[in-house]
Amino acid sequence: MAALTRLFKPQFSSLLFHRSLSTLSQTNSSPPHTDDPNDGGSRSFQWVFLGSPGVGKGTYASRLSTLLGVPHIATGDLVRQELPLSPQLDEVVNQGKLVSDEIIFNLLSKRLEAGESRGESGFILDGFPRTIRQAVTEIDLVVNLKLREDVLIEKCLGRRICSECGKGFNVAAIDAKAENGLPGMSMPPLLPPQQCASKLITRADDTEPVVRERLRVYKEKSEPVEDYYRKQGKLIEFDLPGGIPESWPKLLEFLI
Ligand SMILES: Nc1ncnc2c1ncn2[C@@H]1O[C@H](COP(=O)(O)OP(=O)(O)O)[C@@H](O)[C@H]1O
Repeated sequence: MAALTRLFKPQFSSLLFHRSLSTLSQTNSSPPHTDDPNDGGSRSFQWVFLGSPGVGKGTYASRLSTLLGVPHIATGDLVRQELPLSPQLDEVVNQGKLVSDEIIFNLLSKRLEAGESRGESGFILDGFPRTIRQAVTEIDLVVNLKLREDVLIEKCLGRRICSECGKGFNVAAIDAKAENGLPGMSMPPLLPPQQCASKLITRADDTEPVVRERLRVYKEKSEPVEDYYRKQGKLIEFDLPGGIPESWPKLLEFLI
């Protein structure tokens, strides 16, 4: 699937225009749009990674952002930075619910504006938009990552983060048998180096009941976003075949 090539066809080139999201919170309608390359906007990739909790959006979005030279912006990270400041937000997140659209618009606008002032253009968004109301920004391409649900749950429960360097690891050794038409799948753990091993923490929302609630909320609020982009012909779906060593080259081949 030549998604990168598709980006440069005329119908996509008009979308490669970077704008600030400062007006996001006011709108539920079509975003401002221009075909004029001299309007002050710079052209770059504006991609979104969608997919259920635990699918690996962050991992693949981050790798791709390095390749494409655009920032990887995860709204989950923006929200987590706020948690120590807001017990109410902490409660919402730790119940597996979504934060209000207004708060998300606000956090994302600030992040994009800060990036713009540093000369950033384009982005790979991870975890946004997650509701139809959030789907207001101009997007070139939406990559929808997919993985069977039992594996998603195991992956979430195995996630660990080094409290010092911030790197993510996974202690789950996944060996899901083929069943009910689903392919078998194995993923070795992604273990931390020695210097991180004693500093691992688990996200407070990575407990089984909360992960199940996040999956339920994803189906209710975010699957309609998949449909929204599918109807616009911007959604491409990728079934992850396994862990990172197996999936990353295949995803790249698929995209390029
Ligand atoms: N776009 C968003 N809209 C609403 N809430 C969000 C959004 N992005 C992140 N959040 C909040 O932050 C939490 C963590 O998000 P994220 O790190 O993307 O986790 P996940 O592993 O569930 O994809 C979500 O469960 C939700 O409470």
